[in-house]
Amino acid sequence: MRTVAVILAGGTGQRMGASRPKQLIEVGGRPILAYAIEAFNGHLGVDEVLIVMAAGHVRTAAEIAAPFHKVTGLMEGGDTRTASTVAALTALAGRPDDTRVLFHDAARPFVDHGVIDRVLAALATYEAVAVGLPSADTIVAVEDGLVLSMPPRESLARFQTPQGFRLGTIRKAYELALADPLLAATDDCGIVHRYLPDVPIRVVTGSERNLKVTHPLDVVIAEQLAAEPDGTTDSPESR
Ligand SMILES: Nc1ccn([C@@H]2O[C@H](COP(=O)(O)OP(=O)(O)OP(=O)(O)O)[C@@H](O)[C@H]2O)c(=O)n1
Ligand SMILES: C[C@](O)(CO)[C@H](O)COP(=O)(O)O
Repeated sequence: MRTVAVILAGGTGQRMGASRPKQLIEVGGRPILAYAIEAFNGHLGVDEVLIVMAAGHVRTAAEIAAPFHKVTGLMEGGDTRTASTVAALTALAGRPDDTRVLFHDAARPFVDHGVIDRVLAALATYEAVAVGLPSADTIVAVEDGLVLSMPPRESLARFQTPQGFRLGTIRKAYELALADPLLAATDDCGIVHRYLPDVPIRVVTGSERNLKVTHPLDVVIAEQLAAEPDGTTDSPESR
């Protein structure tokens, strides 16, 4: 059974407001995209890495990916994260249903091998796996500037990536999703949850370092994190 990591780098970073997509911004002297590729390329449980890149930047991504031997595909993404996932699924057409596929945000450069290990371990039992952390803030649902509901904080998690799936499951979920004119999702687990509600989604523990670089302040934090040794890439499974 092969494991394919898909690095989703098809976004343009509107909230960052930089002159180029945020995954091309350098922290610690290297583009953010290089960190995510390196994390999966260096994990013994990952066989292949595919990169989905923003239109107009595919050649730059190819240069960044060149040193990484597990990269077997590089394709242009779509207008939404969902469309970029679909581009990767199209590239994986014909692969066996039991292939394990991990979708990771290129904008999360500091994913570590411990997180990847936990996702892969859970995929031995579950067909869909998410990465989550508890929220330090109280999270509320708001409508028209008024609090609509306040779910107990203990029941909430902040999702990160990678999100892992059996290929047959995520393919089926997307088939159903693409037939829905109201399709709207912010991640791949959301697609499984909505279109295959009987499939349990296992949540494993993420990492505070695995932040998503989204706003300019996050680049400052990422510079700091890039300067610190993470000490987490030597889990038994990755040696
Ligand atoms: N059309 C898209 C949009 C997003 N992504 C990827 O999905 C991840 C999470 O998305 P986000 O943080 O929202 O990135 P952007 O879409 O680039 O940012 P923004 O929403 O601020 O424009 C990123 O690695 C991004 O490159 C993608 O592959 N294709
Ligand atoms: C997938 C994700 O990173 C989980 O937190 C998040 O949903 C991506 O959302 P975005 O709006 O594309 O940043």
